Order: sequence, then C-alpha cells, then structure tokens
Amino acid sequence: MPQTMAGPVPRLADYGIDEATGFLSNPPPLRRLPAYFEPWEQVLDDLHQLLVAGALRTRVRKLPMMDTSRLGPKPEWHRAFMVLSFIAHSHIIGIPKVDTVEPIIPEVIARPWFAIAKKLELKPVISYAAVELANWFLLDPEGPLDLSNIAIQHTFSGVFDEAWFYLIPLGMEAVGAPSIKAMVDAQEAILRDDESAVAAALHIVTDCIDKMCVMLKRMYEKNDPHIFWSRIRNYSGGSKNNANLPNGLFFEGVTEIDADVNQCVPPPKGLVGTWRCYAGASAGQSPLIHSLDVGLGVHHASMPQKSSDSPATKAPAVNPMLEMREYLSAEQRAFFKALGEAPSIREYVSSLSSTSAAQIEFNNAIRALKSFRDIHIQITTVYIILQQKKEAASTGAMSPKGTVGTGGTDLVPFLRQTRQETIDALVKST
Ligand code: HEM
Repeated sequence: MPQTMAGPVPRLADYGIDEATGFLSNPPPLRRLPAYFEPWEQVLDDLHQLLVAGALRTRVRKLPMMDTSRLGPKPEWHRAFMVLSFIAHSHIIGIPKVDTVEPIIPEVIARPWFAIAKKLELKPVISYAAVELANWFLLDPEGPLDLSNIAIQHTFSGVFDEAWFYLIPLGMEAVGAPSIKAMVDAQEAILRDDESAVAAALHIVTDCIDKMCVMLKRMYEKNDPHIFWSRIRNYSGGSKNNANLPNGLFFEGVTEIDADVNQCVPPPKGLVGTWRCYAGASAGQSPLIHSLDVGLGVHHASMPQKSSDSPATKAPAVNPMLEMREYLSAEQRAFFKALGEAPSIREYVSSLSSTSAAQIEFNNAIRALKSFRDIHIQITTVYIILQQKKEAASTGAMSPKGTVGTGGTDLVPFLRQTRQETIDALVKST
C-alpha cells in the first residue's frame, strides 16, 4: 500500500507486548491455579508417574467437571489452557510407541478446554501458546531473562531433551525481543523521513536475528535427535494430516459446529460431541518470527498443490505460515495486522539508493532471516528426516516419500518455500 495510505505505527503496549521482553510475559506466567482447580493441577503434578504406570487415562476420566467461570484474571486462563493442553495430549498419546493413540477426549477435559480456548481466541490443541509462552519461570526471579535463568515448568516426558526443545525458542524470544521495538521505531522514523534512524533501527533487527541464529544452533547441545524423534515429538502432534487420527479428535460433550469440525464422520456409538481437526504445536507459531516476516515485508504466498492431490481432497492452497497465525492469540494476530498496515519499511528502503545505509541494513536483516531458515532446515533434517529414514531402515519399511511436520505441513516444500520467500524480500539495486 502507498505510504500515504499506511495505518498508524502500532503501540506495543496496546498488544500486550513488553518493550524489553517482547512476547514473553512480564511478569512471567502463573505457576499454579487457584485452589478450586487443584484436581487439574494434581494430575499435572503426577503426569510422568501416571503415564509410566499406565494410569493417566483412568485418572482423567475420574476428574470432576470443573466450572471455568471460576477462572479470574487473564494469566489464570492462560495457565488453565496450558494445564489442560498437557493433560489432553497425554491422554491422547500415552507413552509414544507403547500405548495406542486414544482419539476420544473425555467430556471432563474436552468441555472446559474448548471453553477456555474460546475465551482466549485460541484453538483447543497443544500449541506454542501453551508449551512455550505459558510454560516457563525464572529460576532467580531477580535474575536475567536468558537461558542461564529461564526454566520450563512442565514437560510430557520428563527428559532434559524435551525441556531444552522448549527452552531454545524461549531463548530466541528473549534475545529477539528488541527487534520488535526496533521495527516500530523504524516505522516511526519513516514518518519523519529520517534515513539514518531507519538504518540504526534495522541494525538492531539484524543484531537480534544473528543472536537468534546462535541460539537456534544450540538446539543440538541438549536435545538428542533420537530421543526427540522417539519420545518427544508425538506430544506436539495435532489431528490434521495425522495418520494415527484419521477422523481427527472427538471432543466429547462439545457440540458447537465451526470450521474445524469434521462433519463427515458420525460420533462414536452412544457419545455426543464433535470430531475436530487441528494442526499441532510448532515453533513456527512463534509470534516473534511472524512479526519479523510482517515487519520486513516477507510475503507468504499460497503453496502449490501436490499433483497427487485429487480435486476432491485438495485443501485450499493457504500458506501454512499464514495458517499458523490462527494458533496465536487474538492480540498477537491484531499486532501483525497493525504492523503490516503501518508504513512499509521495505517500500521505504526500496525508494532509496542502493548505497544508502538504510537499504544496506535492510538487506542485512533479510540475509540474517534467511540464515535463520537455513539453520532451521538443517535442524529439521537431523531431527526429523534422518530419524524417519533410520526408523524405516530398522523396521525394513520403505523410506517414506514425504514428511509431515507436527504442524501437519508437507515439511520439505513448505520450509523451502518460506526460505525462498525470505530471499525474495531482498531489495535489489535497480
Ligand atoms: C528440534 C527442533 C525443531 C524441529 C524438529 C522443528 C521442526 C519444524 C517443522 C516440522 C516445521 C514445519 C511446520 C510443521 O508442520 O510443524 C517447522 C516450522 C517452523 N519452525 Fe521449527 N523446528 C525446530 C525448532 C525450531 C525453533 C527453535 C524455532 C524458533 C522459533 C523454529 C521455528 C520455526 C518456524 C518459524 C517455522 C515455520 C517455517 C519457516 O519459518 O521457515 N523451529 N519446524
């Protein structure tokens, strides 16, 4: 849109974004719900033991129906969403490769989980909002917001690798936080036509992305790829494009009809409720990465459909990156919209000479974001593609043709496309 028609520069505080900590809440997330909700908290306390004993599903079915209207301020709702997300996905998965997947979510979990998600304008499925943004604390409350002091509240498996898997994205949110303020500062500077201030702000953005890349590479330090593949990743899976959940998940007692309901399959005999399909958790739901894409003008186009898709099964060709935004909070989605409508940094630097500091700094930021995506593709190769091949070789199965991510995407084409779309955002000298 022409700069003259651009919207106002968003104020971070209006979207619950902290200038210093970005999308990490300040103060940190709640660690326990009020006493009334102890039955949920106690299941979470004993989660690993219940899973090992094979007693989790029985225990969940014995839970009382809790009244969600007794939840108070927003942080309580966020914690309740996280607690139920952990309990529900433990109930679905059990122990990976030991238990069979259970597609029916009992009413005592399904109804309150659905109600809480609706209140928060989230989807009732494990997501970045639960395992990351609502699931950390500071070891020393007075200490720094970095990996020496951030800890994970809950894991499914109880292994260090899973905690590290969740910690790295949090570390990235922390080191990347100043880039959000820098992008809106750049937009303010555009309004004053202050080229050097735009350049200075973009320099901060690049510095943040460089630090995020260093953080991302630390994934290998404490998350063993085999443990990730065999013990951790299943819990993040959704019910979309999931071969183990061909009909989706059945939410007992939830009768509301919306776009996520699979209306092709009737309820299981004797039950009332709806079959629902959702993408699972992915760090691709990081609001920081989406902000960088929007702020720097990285455009995500529709994905080409696979030639093997029959016209009847073809899903709408929405880019999964845009679909992932549906799993972020309403406030965060509103922020992306406002950031995208404010003066365009890319458009502004495109109008400058190729030797201008602002254009050079802009392209540096885009190259840094492309490096992030290169490193990430290497990580998915090590943690997913190679593990999948090893597993196929050990069982004598045919090597799979495609790979579906926990977010339900066709992994390789998707990641290649987002990397290409990042490269396409570079401003070329004319
Ligand atoms: C062992 C570590 C990781 C694995 C195995 C992994 C795997 C994946 C997979 C499979 C996808 C495709 C979407 C899906 O269907 O889930 C994806 C997308 C994505 N992931 Fe990761 N991921 C890892 C760590 C991270 C971290 C630490 C970040 C940082 C925030 C991150 C950011 C993203 C982003 C932004 C996307 C969207 C695609 C893109 O922007 O290129 N991932 N990841």
